Amino acid sequence: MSSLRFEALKNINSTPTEVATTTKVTAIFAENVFTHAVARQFLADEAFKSLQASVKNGHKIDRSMANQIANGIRAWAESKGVTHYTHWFQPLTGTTAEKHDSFFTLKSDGTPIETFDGDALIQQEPDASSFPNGGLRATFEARGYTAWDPSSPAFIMDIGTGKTLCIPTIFISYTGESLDYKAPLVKALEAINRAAVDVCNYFDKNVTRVTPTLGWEQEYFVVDEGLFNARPDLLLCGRTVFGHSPAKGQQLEDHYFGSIPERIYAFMRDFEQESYRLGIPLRTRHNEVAPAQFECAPIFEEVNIAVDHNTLLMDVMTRVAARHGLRVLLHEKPFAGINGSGKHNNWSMATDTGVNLLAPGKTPKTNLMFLTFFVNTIKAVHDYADLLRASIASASNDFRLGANEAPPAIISVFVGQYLAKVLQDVKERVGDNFDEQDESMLKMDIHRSIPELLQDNTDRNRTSPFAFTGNKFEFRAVGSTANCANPMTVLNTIMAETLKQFKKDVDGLIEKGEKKEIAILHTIREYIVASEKVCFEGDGYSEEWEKEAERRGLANVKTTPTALDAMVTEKSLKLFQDNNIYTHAELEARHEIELEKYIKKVQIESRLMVDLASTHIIPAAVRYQNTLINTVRGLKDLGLESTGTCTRNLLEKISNHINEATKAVEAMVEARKKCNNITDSREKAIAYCTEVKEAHFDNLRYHADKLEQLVDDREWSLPKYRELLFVR
Ligand SMILES: NC(=O)CC[C@H](N)C(=O)O
Repeated sequence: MSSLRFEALKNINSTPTEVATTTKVTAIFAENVFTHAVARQFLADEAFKSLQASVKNGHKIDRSMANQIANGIRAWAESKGVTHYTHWFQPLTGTTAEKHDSFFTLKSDGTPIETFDGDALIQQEPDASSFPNGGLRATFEARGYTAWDPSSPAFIMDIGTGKTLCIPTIFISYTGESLDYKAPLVKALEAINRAAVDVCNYFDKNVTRVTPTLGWEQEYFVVDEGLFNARPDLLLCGRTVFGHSPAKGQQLEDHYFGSIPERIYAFMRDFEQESYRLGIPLRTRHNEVAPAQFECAPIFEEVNIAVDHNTLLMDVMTRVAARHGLRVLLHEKPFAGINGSGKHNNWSMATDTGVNLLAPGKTPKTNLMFLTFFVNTIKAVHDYADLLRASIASASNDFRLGANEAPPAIISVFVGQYLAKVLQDVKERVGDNFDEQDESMLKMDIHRSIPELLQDNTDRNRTSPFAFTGNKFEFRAVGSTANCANPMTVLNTIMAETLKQFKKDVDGLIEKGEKKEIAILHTIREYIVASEKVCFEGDGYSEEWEKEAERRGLANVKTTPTALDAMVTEKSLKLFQDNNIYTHAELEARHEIELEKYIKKVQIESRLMVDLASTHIIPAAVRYQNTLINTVRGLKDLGLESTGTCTRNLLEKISNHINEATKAVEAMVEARKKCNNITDSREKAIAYCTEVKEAHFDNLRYHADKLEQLVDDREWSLPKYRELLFVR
């Protein structure tokens, strides 16, 4: 008898864990963050000004000030009972990394002291060789260092037993190659700032800084910890590789926006509190579509901070869940047959004059500025759709994209009916003889459409991977486990490049004697025409769209190994090099890392499937098979052979599935052996995708899941879907 599953079911404690909540969020918000106000209190004037200047301009901290700043940060941290500090960074493993050091040290004469000097604040040296580097190590110096990024404030992590001061850093090799998600992101944000300011200055000379903003939405599942631990697949892969659909799944749609189950509600309040302390401005919480699926989302922030807050939140949620005997599943598709989880990235750009560049303006002039940025975004997505696709590619997101619940792998833009009409108007009316009078009439007409658009911001298309939602674009294809930094690096870089080109094109027309606004409208028109084919207003889940997209020549790359090709095309190498984001070597290294990650993930899942099938599923089926054999024999002995037909049929079915599952296991092991002999990473990743995953995963699962339906429940050792999804 399988004990772990039944033990786990018996031990489920549905009583919510008590959470001490404060009445007002403002009372605790950012209390564990070295904010502007805290800096003012703990730093002398000179040090404070130096820190503020670095935050504002993204410059390195003045070394002479570093000691003073470090001292101030330590004094603050110690006042909160902190004894250790760490450089907190985001290597390409996909998780966050930290190595704690104590403030405590011994002077040369043995006197114990507590210290944190400027050097320790600014730079540390973790062992770069143990993090993914995609071959950069072979050609360059192996060492790497973390460098403080003052634009993201220091914070104290005090969940669990210890309290640690965390200094957000970027991670780079000694020769300057970036080894993390943050370094390129910071560069991309600088690139878009420069390009966008130049374009803004056509409309408003006062704009001196443009900061992209991000509001992410985090979807996740929650399951009981005991049940989780009894599922080796959840434990090792974050998703179930087997499991028959329960009789009730999400068909009644009774979970979405329903009342939040008490035990989960306690967990939510708890992780929200911890998030508030860390300055993560969470606003919303609700049940998502699938049973046991939920979502939370903060107020939007500057991209850099929003990215840190999202990675931090994933860590906080995981830690807090343990207090409630729960486990958070961040995987894009933990359960087959029901919805998966996304991390929709709501993106826009804000000026230092307080304008959201993707919000329709109040005057015809500001509307033209809005239209400029709006159309440039569409053009950027059109020109670099392959890179956006690559930026969200992962083994886990492959299970979600195109599964009729999340956007397909075809990248398209949804603009909504009013803006579609505006684009059509510009296209039709800006012709060769377009003069000043036409221009002012068109601007007025566009202006008149805007109030309708504002009312229309609920006109959302949830089937589009990249949808305009009234004052921002929602990049919906991003997966729930992803670090937003990668898609944000790509999006902001392609936007920077497109805006730079736009400026060149407009300036070119102005030099030829065209009036500025007419030159802008001509260029906008040209961009609308050039990128039309990427706009799609219909149902992105439908088969017709797949066909239509193919007719339009839009790519539909369904799996990661080939989606990643876009990273290293001539066009991509040039784009990232020109904008100072990645060198060729860095991009090639990243490509290699992503391929390796893919191979390893599929390999781990495949091994796990073999392990579970061989040691859990087949043995349970064989035990039950033996029981049935004895029954048939017994009936025969009693001369009741004819009444044994049904049992015999059942026996045959079970034997057949055992047989097929065993064959599938053997075939998968053989396929893996062949793949492991391939040396080229791309070829190996493709082989793992087609020869291991596509050829065997579903087939083995089919027989295993059939057995789950036939075998005596008491023999089944793995918690079933109905238990994982409904028992809490
Ligand atoms: N209601 C929703 O927005 C569902 C989104 C879906 N879970 C996704 O993966 O993107």
